[in-house]
Amino acid sequence: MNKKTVEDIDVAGKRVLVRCDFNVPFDAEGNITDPKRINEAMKTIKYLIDHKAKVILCSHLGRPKGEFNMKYSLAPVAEYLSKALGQEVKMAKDVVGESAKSIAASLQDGEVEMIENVRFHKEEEKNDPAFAKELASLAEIYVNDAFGTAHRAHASTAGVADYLPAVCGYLIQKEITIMGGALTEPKRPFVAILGGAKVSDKIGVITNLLDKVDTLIIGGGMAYTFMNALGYSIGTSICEGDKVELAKDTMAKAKEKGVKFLLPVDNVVATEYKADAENKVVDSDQIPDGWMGMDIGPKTCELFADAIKGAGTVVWNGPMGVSEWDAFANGTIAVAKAVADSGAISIIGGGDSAAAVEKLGFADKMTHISTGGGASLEFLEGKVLPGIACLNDKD
Ligand SMILES: Nc1ncnc2c1ncn2[C@@H]1O[C@H](COP(=O)(O)OP(=O)(O)O)[C@@H](O)[C@H]1O
Ligand SMILES: O=C(OP(=O)(O)O)[C@H](O)COP(=O)(O)O
Repeated sequence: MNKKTVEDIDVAGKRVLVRCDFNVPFDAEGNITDPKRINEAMKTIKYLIDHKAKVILCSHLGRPKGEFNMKYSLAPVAEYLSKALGQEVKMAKDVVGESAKSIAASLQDGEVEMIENVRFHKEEEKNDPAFAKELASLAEIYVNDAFGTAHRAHASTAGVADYLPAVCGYLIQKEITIMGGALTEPKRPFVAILGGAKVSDKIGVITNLLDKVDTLIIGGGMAYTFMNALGYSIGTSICEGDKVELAKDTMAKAKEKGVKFLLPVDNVVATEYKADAENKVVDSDQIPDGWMGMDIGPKTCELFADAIKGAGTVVWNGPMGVSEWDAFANGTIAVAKAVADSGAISIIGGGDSAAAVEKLGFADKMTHISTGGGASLEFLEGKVLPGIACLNDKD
């Protein structure tokens, strides 16, 4: 990666504004249920503390629609960080107001402030230059480490870089190096596994990866649009009618490029979209009317596992079925197991597939689980991420 990092700039004694993605999930009692994104930001924060920077952390949390709403306050994240760092993280009451400014001005070397949720101002998502300038005025250096939000061109993720020296943190560096490496110099065979609900969400990734992979595996709800394109009856399975032609074109392109293209050969079908719906296994050309595909079947699990077995690199995004429900999670479990056992460089996109891998206990066996759902998808589509493009290039 040719972007400057925290190690390329002298931070000692300087006020450093660090954009993190602290958009973490909470339970009903307000407890953080998955602190992965906070933990992944620690390396950069600790580096800055150790190198005597005055650290000003900022992030969004949820979608508060440009208004102060304490339901989306970052105070619980500051509390979590204070414990994790073993030092106080001084929580400001506002974003660019008196509280944020006076704490920033009083910071000693190695101290840490957290300003409030940047999305409490509607100017944030509009990437308003005046707001970006005001944010920038809190600090002398800008560090972006918010990979999960790097696909957003907002004031705190991109605009602020117009006013300060701008470098990336360790998390962005890690995400880009690992995912970028897989795309540009994959250890072969390179196998991509795509699942999840919709073709329309993943078609950009499919198209970009068709030029790079040796094998493309399609499972999950979106497989039924492809099966429909092959002329199979798919019962009441989810299908995007306006993407059937695109699915045909994609399969033709795969053939042209010599990419092995695998679809489910059997499926767990159910009578309705319910956790405890009556279900059975049928071949892909035998889906009865009134039944919907909810998971890949056992023959498909074997077929996919076989293709994954000898892989050098695996990129996986999207579950193989409705994996939130136990009765339809077997395909996702089988694929997670196959990826874990493959010994391949394994990269899991964020979102539901990352959640499934963590829940199933395979996280330790994967090379990399991205902290960004939307951001990792856009990166795999080959798109330029504004939160990275805005950073200073290495000399
Ligand atoms: N056969 C299916 N029918 C309906 N929904 C499905 C099916 N397979 C997977 N899904 C749904 O797809 C969703 C995940 O898709 P997506 O958001 O694209 O994944 P990711 O977040 O990993 O990118 C889950 O809610 C899952 O229940
Ligand atoms: O959680 C996030 O995205 P993700 O669910 O796609 O990983 C990021 O924090 C971005 O949030 P946003 O989609 O409200 O801009």
